[in-house]
Amino acid sequence: MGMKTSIATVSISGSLDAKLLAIANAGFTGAEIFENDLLSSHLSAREIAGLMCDLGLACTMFQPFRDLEGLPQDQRRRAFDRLERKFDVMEELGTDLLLVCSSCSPLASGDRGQILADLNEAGERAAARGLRIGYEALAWGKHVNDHRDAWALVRDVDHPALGLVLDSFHSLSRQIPSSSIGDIRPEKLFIVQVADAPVLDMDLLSWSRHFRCMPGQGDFPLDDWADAIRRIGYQGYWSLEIFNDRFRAGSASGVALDGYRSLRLLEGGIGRPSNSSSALPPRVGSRGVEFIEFAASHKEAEALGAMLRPLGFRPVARHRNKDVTRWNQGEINLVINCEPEGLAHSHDIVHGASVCAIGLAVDDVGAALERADLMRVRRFEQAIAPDEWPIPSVRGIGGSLLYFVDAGTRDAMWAHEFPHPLETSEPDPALSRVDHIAQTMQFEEFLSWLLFYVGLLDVAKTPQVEIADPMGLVQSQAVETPDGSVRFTLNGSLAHQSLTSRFVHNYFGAGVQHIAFACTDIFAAARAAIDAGLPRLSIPDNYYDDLATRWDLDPELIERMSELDILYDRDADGEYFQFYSRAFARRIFFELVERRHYAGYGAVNAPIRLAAQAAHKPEFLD
Ligand SMILES: O=C(O)c1ccc(O)c(O)c1
Ligand SMILES: [Mg+2]
Repeated sequence: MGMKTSIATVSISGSLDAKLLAIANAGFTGAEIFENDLLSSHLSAREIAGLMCDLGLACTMFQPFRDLEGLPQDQRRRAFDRLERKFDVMEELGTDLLLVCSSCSPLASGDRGQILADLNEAGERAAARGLRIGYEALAWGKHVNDHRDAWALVRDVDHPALGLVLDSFHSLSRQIPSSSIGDIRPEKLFIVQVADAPVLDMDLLSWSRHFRCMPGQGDFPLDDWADAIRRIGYQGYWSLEIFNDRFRAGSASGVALDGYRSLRLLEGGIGRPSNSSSALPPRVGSRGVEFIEFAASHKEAEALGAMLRPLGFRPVARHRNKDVTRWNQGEINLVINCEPEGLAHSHDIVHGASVCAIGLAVDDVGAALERADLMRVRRFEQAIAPDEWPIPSVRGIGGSLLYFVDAGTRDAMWAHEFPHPLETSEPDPALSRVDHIAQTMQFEEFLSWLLFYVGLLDVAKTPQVEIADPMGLVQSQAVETPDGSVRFTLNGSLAHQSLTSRFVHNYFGAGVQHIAFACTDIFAAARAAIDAGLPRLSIPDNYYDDLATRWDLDPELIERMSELDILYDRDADGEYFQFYSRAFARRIFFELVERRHYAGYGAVNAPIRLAAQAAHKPEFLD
């Protein structure tokens, strides 16, 4: 495989031996040993080297060494003594590369002559022991804080044992143009460290120490940065270095797997269908949501049906062998699975009636599975009868499944799998398609599922928003295909009493909290649903009074929205109308949306909706 992968032990939680095991299991071939992990380990450096050897991991670097260059005489002598002691450790660890960060010492001089002399001295000493030094410009370094300056120093020292370390965080947090990487000679680029980060307006040190994340999870232009590095002919390790409190609180194996996925994503291009220079299977292009499958007992299925009917759905057919019913309207297929065995049943037992699977229509099922394998997304296989249509699937959020349905043969699939007709669907459906699926999860897993989607599917993420719930804050972000045919919104909250957290708690895990259906006349659709007995979410009059002050809207339109409890938003391009049902089984609810060239999800209305749901709390959730 192309890119050589490594990760710094600081990125992972747990003890050093547990970290290394997780790193090796995730598929990395190298790891940087972070000094603090060594200091806090009961293993000697030699034992660590032995463990890494057993695990098939190369020790790619030992780091960091701080405050070497530019010091006054006394401190300088001590710094070089310390350097020799660290060389001893490196020999035992079995690595020849030491990362030296640019100095942050208040005593450090910016005198270029002295810095050159000190770096040369470090190169000499390293060479004498058969070792190498990689010099990294910390974004907050006292005098050297730009990789262009660090490179100029390394170039001018011109010592074979002294090279450069590039770290995407330090360069991209300062918006240093990646074109400047073109000046670096590849044999002097000793290692490349990779991190993404959300764009935040804060001091560089705190940003770096707490908010780094995996490539694909943040906002940095990493594709251009990585391209510039590839273009100079760099052949060495790409090593993740992710300082993040959330990851350190997470599971070692989960974070390591995410790290591996993120490097494979970077290798093929984060924001591109596929990197022309890589032969990796590209991210899966999907055409739309082909079906949403609910697991339910018969009693729950009846209650669910009682909610789907007013929305205009009809049970159109039964499965050829199984206790499974297909409900339909427009392009929307909802499958209700009441089988007494299998994954759907287990799902129902754990979570209660809920979404256990989502089927995506894709052009090439085989390529989709190859991409899943590349991302180490687990396939799911369940025995099917010989006469059943095989639909491959992988594991998604909260143990649910993501099916890949061949877009070319989907009509044949439905006809084959559901040959027993029930009712006919409405000739003039009010709802046309699935607009988005909202999934709720623990805050700690949010970034992981974000990476799951952007790594597996050809989707882009929208900017992250924070939404005020009456009982806390909710973090929300969407991933969507370029044509908007598939949209997932992800929600996570740290506040224990927020509806989001209560959902995760009551549901025993992450899952689908609401489904939004698109329609072209929301007033007619909402009216029909209400008339047919759909319990709706009631929106306060104050909301509509405020609407009148915010936008230049026809009072008669506001009156109609108020009457039907329809919410409104507007962006630069268009308008958005939303209507909510009450929750089914105190768990999942439905939304109708009408988009008029509007791109978002009505984030301004989310606090109103959440407050309205919280008002129903005794019924909505325990
Ligand atoms: O935050 C730091 O101190 C630190 C240390 C070592 C690194 O490689 C780095 O990028 C940052
Ligand atoms: Mg670094």
